Amino acid sequence: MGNLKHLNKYFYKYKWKLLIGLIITIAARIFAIYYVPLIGRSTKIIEKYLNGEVTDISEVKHQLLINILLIAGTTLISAFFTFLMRQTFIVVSRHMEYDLKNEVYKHYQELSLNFYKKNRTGDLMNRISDDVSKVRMYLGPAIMYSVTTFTSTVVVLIFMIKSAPELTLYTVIPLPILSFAIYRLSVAIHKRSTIVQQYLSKLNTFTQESFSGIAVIKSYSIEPSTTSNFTTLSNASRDKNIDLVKVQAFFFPLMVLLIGISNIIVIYIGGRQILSGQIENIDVLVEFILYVNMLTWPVASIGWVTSLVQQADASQERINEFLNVKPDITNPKEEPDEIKGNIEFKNVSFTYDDTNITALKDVSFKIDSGQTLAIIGKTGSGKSTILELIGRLYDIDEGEILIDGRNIKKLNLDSLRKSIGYVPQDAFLFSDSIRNNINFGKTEADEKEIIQAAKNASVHKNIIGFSKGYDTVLGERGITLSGGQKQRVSIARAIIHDPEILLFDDCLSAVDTETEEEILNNLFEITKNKTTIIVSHRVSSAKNADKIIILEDGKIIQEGSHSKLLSQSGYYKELYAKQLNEKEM
Ligand SMILES: Nc1ncnc2c1ncn2[C@@H]1O[C@H](COP(=O)(O)OP(=O)(O)OP(=O)(O)O)[C@@H](O)[C@H]1O
Repeated sequence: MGNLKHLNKYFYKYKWKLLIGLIITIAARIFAIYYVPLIGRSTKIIEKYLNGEVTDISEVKHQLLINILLIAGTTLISAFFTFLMRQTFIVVSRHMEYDLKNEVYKHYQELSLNFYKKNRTGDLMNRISDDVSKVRMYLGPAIMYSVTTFTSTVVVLIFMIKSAPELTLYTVIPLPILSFAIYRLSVAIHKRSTIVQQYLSKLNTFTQESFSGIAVIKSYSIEPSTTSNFTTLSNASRDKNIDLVKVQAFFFPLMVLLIGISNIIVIYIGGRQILSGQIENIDVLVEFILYVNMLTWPVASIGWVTSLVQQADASQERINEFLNVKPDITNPKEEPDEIKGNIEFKNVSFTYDDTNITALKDVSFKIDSGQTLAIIGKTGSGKSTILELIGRLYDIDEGEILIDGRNIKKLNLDSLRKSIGYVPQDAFLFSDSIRNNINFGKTEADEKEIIQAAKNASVHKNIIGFSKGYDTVLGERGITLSGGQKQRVSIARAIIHDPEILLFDDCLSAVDTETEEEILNNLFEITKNKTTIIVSHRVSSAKNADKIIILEDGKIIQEGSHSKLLSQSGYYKELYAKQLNEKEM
């Protein structure tokens, strides 16, 4: 149960509301029980009339009417308090669920990329949705039913003992058995419903993937085999659902059986006690049958609540596991730093944790603010890694990365990242309007700035070609941009906030050479007093850079200006010749 301790802070936060809930629950339970002695009293009046102890029928009617009114009144008050009870406990649990979700989400955001590499997105999503929902069952229903059970049991037992102590003892004997049986049943139901959930998410993933990849499925004409895979999965899911229903079907019969046993005990033992004169009147039996029925649900809920708490504990353990992960990359200081953009790598080596691949080996270079560096090299040679290290998406193992002469680990992380405009290799756009995708980099940007950024990225003409222009929605519900358009929207997003450092990771690969030329010309103006690094496979993107470095297998094998590199034999010269040939063909 230790894992749930994490939630105590939320109980503390909502302590006054919970206290009010507690008082309301006690009131609701006390009013709920009052109808039992009133029914007992009514039975007694009728019994007396039948015995001839009371002969005036109008007096009997009058007494019965008063009892009926009292029963209606107390039941209404109890119903009102029960309504308030749910309003307090369940509403508070929803607030706590919201707080916990925000806490988990905020923590996820602080964690570094390494964490996301090690854990699957589906798992992250499950913990923030399914697991938090299970924890809410502890925060809300479990707490509410515990309080109800406790107050109901205490109140009912007081009334029972007051009226017939020995009979009380016999009557409550089956109740712990009921509680235990419901607990075992709830555990079995939970196990099976977890399996049902797993199958459901398998089915969801399968259908989602097949609809997303419908073009591939159709072009390979594999609809029959996908349908048969779906049927197999769907049959398995149906069988698991039937397994669950079988166990669930025991729930109410079990409750009815145990209530029945308690009622039989009341009638048998109570009846004998009446005959032996131990109990004076029949109204006690009537009251006891009602008490037993009132106790059944609270007692059954002990078992149910125990299983809820166990599930919540297991879920909270999974949530805590991630909440306890410390971000590898943290902000070293609060005060912001001014960043000019001089970048220096000093003997930098870097190995990715998860793959153990040493992506950079003893890399050193320097680039001053306002200059452009181009990085060229074969695929997998470490080009993207250099850009990721500048943004501190990973921290290095050996060497030093300096910005304006200061180690980047000592710079304010927020200032560092805000000073960078990064265009990743796979342009990622959100399912939102084009406008919001561009001003993502500067939320307060006005229309003019957005259009200017789009013009500089040579995508403005494409955007105004769409019927909704900048309001065109992208993604699943909207339009799909071509690879080149995506890259250019992503460039507009990076340049709009006018950063000191611009990092372009092979982001012109999907545009034709003419558009590449146009963008490079525009960028030439924008990047005049900025530090720019362009990663590319094309000499055309690199030739105007102040400096070019050639990477191979994580090492710099050549460096210099375009003309210098062309004057020596090596990778760059060969690449140039090859690409020149391709252009001429
Ligand atoms: N996030 C990662 N986790 C583990 N290994 C990685 C990761 N990113 C890259 N690598 C590995 O590091 C090496 C360098 O990759 P990097 O992406 O820097 O190369 P690149 O030169 O940019 O390649 P490309 O031109 O194909 O984009 C590769 O062997 C790659 O498999």
